[in-house]
Amino acid sequence: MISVRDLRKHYQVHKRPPGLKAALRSVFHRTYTSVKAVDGISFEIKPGERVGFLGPNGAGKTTTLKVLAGLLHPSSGEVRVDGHVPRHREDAFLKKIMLVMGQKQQLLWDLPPAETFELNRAIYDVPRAQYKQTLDELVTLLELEELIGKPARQLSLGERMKCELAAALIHRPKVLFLDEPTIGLDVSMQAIMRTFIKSYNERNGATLILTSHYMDDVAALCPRVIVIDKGLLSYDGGLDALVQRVRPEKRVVLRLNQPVDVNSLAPLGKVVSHDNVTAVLQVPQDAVNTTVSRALSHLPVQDLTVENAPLEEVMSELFAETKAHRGTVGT
Ligand SMILES: Nc1ncnc2c1ncn2[C@@H]1O[C@H](COP(=O)(O)OP(=O)(O)OP(=O)(O)O)[C@@H](O)[C@H]1O
Repeated sequence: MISVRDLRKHYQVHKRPPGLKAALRSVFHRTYTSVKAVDGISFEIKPGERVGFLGPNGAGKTTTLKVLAGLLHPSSGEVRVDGHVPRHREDAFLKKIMLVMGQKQQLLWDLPPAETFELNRAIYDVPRAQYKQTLDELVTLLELEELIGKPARQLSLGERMKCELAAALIHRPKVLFLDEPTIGLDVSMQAIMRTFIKSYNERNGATLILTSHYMDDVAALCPRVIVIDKGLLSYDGGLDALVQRVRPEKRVVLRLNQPVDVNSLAPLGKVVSHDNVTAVLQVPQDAVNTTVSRALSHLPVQDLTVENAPLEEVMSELFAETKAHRGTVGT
């Protein structure tokens, strides 16, 4: 469905020296530097896959999504989306894809979302009957009934994002590029968006690439992740396998009936955090059983769970690792 081979996107940036004299001189003698936003990445995505595209700020994620959506021309490399070369922006391609950017809006500010939906119907040439069916479905699933008649500018951020997503899906794209779709939303609205995105993927077999700095989005939506850093691919594979590789230790979370001294926790594992009611221990995988049975027999444990390290920690460790030695962590 999506094939990317040795993609590079280098931006030419005008270098403006400091100082008035130098700035004036630069009007006539411009010097440029090259920003290697994407510097040779390759991957394949199958139809219906949900893939998280991760990396620290400035890694090249948005640039890649824009290339895939045909908004930017690659400097070199080959890109195909369902057989199309995105930069040609053929009608058939545009009808299949959608790029949703959490920080940009496509709803017309002074008009109710219902009118943007109608406009998109006309732009994408969606047959009336299909439009009505899609719209009814979106209105029900995203609970838009009360919202679509109000001017977009009167909607809250979360309400607007729901309508943005609906507007993006009027033509039922087969490929969705979601760039930070839950940015700035409260936790319950983030969960609503995630559930909806997943059900859209499952109902329509749509292929989905998502960037997000919220690891809950990634954990809920993306069995596979592609990690890039400074324009280079540093991991492509299962999310679980990534966690296993970067942080093979487990967390044993103890809820306590009464406070315990840190000295009685230390022999059971590395104490990550500890207060009057909770203690979190980090232990190697093969020591989990021993730690659990010792905790249950020696401590006033009310409840106990075994978890992976939080994804945020796994990611920051991976980014730090990549920075330290630009090696490969997997693929
Ligand atoms: N139009 C542009 N001109 C020059 N440089 C750019 C342009 N757009 C992006 N860049 C640079 O390219 C690099 C990659 O940017 P990009 O927006 O793709 O990163 P990102 O991974 O999406 O980051 P974030 O998580 O912060 O959104 C950055 O160094 C950025 O400053």
